[in-house]
Amino acid sequence: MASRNQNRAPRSPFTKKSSADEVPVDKRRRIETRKTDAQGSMGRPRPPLSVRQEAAPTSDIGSTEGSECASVEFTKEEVEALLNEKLKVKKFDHKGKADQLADYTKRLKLCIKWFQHVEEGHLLEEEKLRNALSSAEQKCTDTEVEMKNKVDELNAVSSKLREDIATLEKKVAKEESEKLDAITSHRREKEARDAAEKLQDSLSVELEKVREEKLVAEQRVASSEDLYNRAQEYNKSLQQYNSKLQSDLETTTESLKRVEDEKRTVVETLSNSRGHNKALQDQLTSLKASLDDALKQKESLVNELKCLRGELQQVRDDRVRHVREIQDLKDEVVKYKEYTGKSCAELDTLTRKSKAVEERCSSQRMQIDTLKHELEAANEKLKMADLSASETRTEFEENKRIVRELQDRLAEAELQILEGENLRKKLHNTILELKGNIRVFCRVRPLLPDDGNTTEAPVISYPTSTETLGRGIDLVQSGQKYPFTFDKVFHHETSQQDVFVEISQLVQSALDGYKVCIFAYGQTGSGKTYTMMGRPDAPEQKGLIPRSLEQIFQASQSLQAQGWKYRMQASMLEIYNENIRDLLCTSRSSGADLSRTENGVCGKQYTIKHDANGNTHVSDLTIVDVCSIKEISSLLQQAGNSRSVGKTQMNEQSSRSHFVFTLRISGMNENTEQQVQGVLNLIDLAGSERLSRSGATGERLKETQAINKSLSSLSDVIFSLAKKEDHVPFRNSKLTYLLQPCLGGDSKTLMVVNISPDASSVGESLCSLRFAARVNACEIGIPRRQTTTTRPPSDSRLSYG
Ligand SMILES: Nc1ncnc2c1ncn2[C@@H]1O[C@H](COP(=O)(O)OP(=O)(O)OP(=O)(O)O)[C@@H](O)[C@H]1O
Repeated sequence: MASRNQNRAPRSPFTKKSSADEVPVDKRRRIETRKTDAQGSMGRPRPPLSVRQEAAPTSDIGSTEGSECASVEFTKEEVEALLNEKLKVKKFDHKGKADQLADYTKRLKLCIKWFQHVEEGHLLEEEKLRNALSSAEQKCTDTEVEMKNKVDELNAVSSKLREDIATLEKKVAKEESEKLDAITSHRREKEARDAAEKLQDSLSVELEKVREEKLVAEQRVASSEDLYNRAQEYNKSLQQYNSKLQSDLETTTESLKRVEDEKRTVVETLSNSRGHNKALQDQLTSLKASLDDALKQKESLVNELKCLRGELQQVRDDRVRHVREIQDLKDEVVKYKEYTGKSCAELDTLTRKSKAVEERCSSQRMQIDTLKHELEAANEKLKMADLSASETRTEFEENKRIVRELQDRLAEAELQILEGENLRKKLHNTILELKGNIRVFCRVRPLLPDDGNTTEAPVISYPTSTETLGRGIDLVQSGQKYPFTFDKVFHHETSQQDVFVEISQLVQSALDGYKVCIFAYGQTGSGKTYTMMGRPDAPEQKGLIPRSLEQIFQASQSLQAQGWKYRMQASMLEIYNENIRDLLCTSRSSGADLSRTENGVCGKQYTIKHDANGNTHVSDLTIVDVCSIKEISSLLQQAGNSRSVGKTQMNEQSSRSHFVFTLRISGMNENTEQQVQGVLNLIDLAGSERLSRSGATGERLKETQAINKSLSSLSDVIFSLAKKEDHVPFRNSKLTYLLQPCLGGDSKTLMVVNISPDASSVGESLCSLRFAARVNACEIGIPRRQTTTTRPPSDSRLSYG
């Protein structure tokens, strides 16, 4: 900007208000004079003065010089009149001449002081503007950083909360499933318990029955045992009776034997007595009586014996009967025993069964107890789960509320971010507009081994004054120094990254929805292709095109968080001798396709059209949707191959043609439905060459003429746009017509003028710098609010060297 201010006409403080009132403020004018040769000592374009003097009497000027310089003003005409003033004195009137000269000198001094004063004001104002600009930039960066931090913070909080919600939801789901499991197990347990209770009841009934049966069986066993005991006792008593009877029988038999012995003795005695009968008659009678008695006794004894025998027989019968009875009883006992054994076995089984049943019952009781415990525990758990579920539910509700609140805050923050983003866009755009919608950078490449004699004095130097530091470049041709000032000057050691840093803001503008054109201009071999494409094999030597595209993709990805979705479409073409060539056309396969025709190559028309929305359409041009830098790299490779095919087959066409890379960016914000349509044009212009130097004839001459025509057409277009002329000569060249919607208005244009530092190219370098200075003098589309009092007055006219 300062470069432009430097070239602007100083403006009288008195004319500020009136000019600001009268003139439409957006109509910026620039004055540039290139009276380089004519105004000798300055050796650089000198701006014409546009001054108006307030009615201060000439005679008073000398006396009130110091104080008046601030109030006295000069118009351009007055200054010119002052400069052109001739002394009107008689030939030998030296005094008069001296007076007039003194007066003239005073007025000149006054004019110079006024000029210096105005310039100081301008410098102060420039300083202020710079400060304001840097503070605005600082503010903008701070806001950006703050917004970024806020976004990061909120993103972190929201992701954490999302995670919390997810874990809580999982917890709730888990607890609910646990609760359901507990309910089902509880139900199952209840059913099992009911079944067990039923089984227990039936078993109790059965047990009761079995007990009764057992009792009956026990009673029967007892009675059987009693019977058996009694039978045994009876048997014993029978046996005792039997043995008694036997002993009786034995004693009876013994007594019978004794009786028989006695009888024998008696018989013997009788026989003895018979003899003795007589004598014994008496004795006999007595004996007879005793015999009778004995007989009677014998008879009673026989009777007794008979009775005893009958009794014995009876006893014997009784015994047999008893034996039989015993046998029966024994059988019965055996039977009973069998029966009792059976009953015992049955009883045992029943007891075992009952024991087993009892065991089962007890185990089931235990099971029931455990189940009861479990049920209680499950109930407890259920209660706890219910409690924790309700707690979780409340927690969940609370979290939901917090999430809602956070979402609201997030939405608010997003809105703020969006507003911040819009503000950033506005500020960014304002900064760029303040810097100028058309800017020119100059880049000097290092000396190359092919550049020839390097011992000569350098033709390029960089002024070190604070005003032009980093922005000025001096070129020496035939001892004559030509100073130029641009928005930025990159010396031969500047890296690709340093250059990119300066243009990256423009790339951001393309994403923000502006149309951006970045040109590399310069003579053949001055480093245009190096600047735009760089060396693909060395990452640090990547040019502006790959770096810009990387930035676009990175920025578009980071803007996704704010709801932005981008669609990128790339096309690459070449304009050679006013013919368009599609570099992404895959159908071009043979050399015949490359032949230059009136209407282009590949037999296609490539007609350029512009629609009402300010979009350019080139019929039949290949447009590729791109999503990543990788895709772009392969397209660039493809285009590079197409260009090198053209180069070998068409007389180094690639350095004699304009290379235009176009990236159309369509952005849409899902949250706000905001839409942006940006275009980024990255152009490697054909190498400029002076006709006189080219020494070309025929095809080469035609090429050079076509290049010069399109390049001068480009600067003409920029000038016409700057002057807001009705007729802008877009159609004068295919390049300008192609870029029509991207030039002027809100669009941003940056020209990098590449300079070769070798002495043999100094003429071309001077041409390039003059061309660039011509473009640099233009400024398009600054909005009204940005006008400052340092703008040229409405009636100033642009003039170009
Ligand atoms: N800044 C630089 N640093 C190092 N080497 C450079 C630089 N600029 C240019 N060169 C080298 O200078 C040579 C010419 O550069 P380049 O091909 O980019 O010129 P050009 O202007 O594109 O030429 P043409 O118009 O013929 O296409 C190349 O070898 C390139 O590598």
